[in-house]
Amino acid sequence: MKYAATDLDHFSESTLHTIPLIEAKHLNLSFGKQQVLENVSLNIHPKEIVTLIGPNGAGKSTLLKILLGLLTPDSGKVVRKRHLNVGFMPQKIQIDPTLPMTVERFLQLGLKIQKRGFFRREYSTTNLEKYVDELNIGYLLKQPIQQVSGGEMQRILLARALLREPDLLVLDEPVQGVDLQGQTELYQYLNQLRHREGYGILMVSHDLHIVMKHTDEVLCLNRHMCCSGHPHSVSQSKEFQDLFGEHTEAIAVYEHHHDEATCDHSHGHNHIHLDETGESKHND
Ligand SMILES: Nc1ncnc2c1ncn2[C@@H]1O[C@H](COP(=O)(O)OP(=O)(O)OP(=O)(O)O)[C@@H](O)[C@H]1O
Repeated sequence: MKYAATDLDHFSESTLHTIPLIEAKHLNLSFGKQQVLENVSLNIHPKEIVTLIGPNGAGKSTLLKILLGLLTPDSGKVVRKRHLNVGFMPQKIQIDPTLPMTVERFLQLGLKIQKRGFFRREYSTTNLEKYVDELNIGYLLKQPIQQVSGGEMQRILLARALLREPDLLVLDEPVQGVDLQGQTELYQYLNQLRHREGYGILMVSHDLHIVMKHTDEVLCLNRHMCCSGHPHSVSQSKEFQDLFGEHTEAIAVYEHHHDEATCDHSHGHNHIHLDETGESKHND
């Protein structure tokens, strides 16, 4: 194994809120001759919403896989808070169409969780009721999972991630297949959750418009980290404009304007961090 994630085990409870839940340091990964991630670093704190944006093939899913421990980088490391519990909402899942399984059963599956170290326990029924109610999926519980719509499936997958009582919620394109009203509601709900439950949230999104409104920190990835920081400042930055073009309402629009040379080479792979005022700081 090229790399092993390390737990941080030397911090007291009182300092836990100030240290990151997860930290990636100088990650590099190639598939054959193709370098997919180059010197990528990030960190996520409790109650923080961080959104990863970037064009198709930018390495977003690959980065998530490394953070989730499913892929090993060639170099660099991931440092996790001790006993970090991660709830993951995938973009989509494949379920055998012939498998007899209700939504309720699907939610219960695999939820014998490890929480706070050594104690193993089932998910809490109170939590099941709470999240079923808050995500409005009660009417689906007895339905076969294969028959739900795309938007309903997204809410079910989110409920399933929340039932793990995560410290860190990782969402891969959570609003895919969700209508506009549903998207706004979902982001408002995530915002409510991070305050109420203290979760840190990392999501991948292709919807710049919504990302800008509902996130604390944006990370623009194009195999290397082009720029990061407060959404407003990032959206005004040259690095962001170079990456996403002038029309930044949606990445789909912008992708056609994407000039890889601009982002990849003109800034020498520097990572620019921008604060709320637009002040920039070059990171390694
Ligand atoms: N297992 C693999 N083997 C070889 N190449 C891979 C593998 N996984 C991903 N890639 C390549 O790595 C690059 C980054 O892929 P990745 O899925 O991380 O991009 P992405 O930013 O998530 O893209 P999208 O927005 O289209 O989902 C792509 O060129 C992809 O073809």
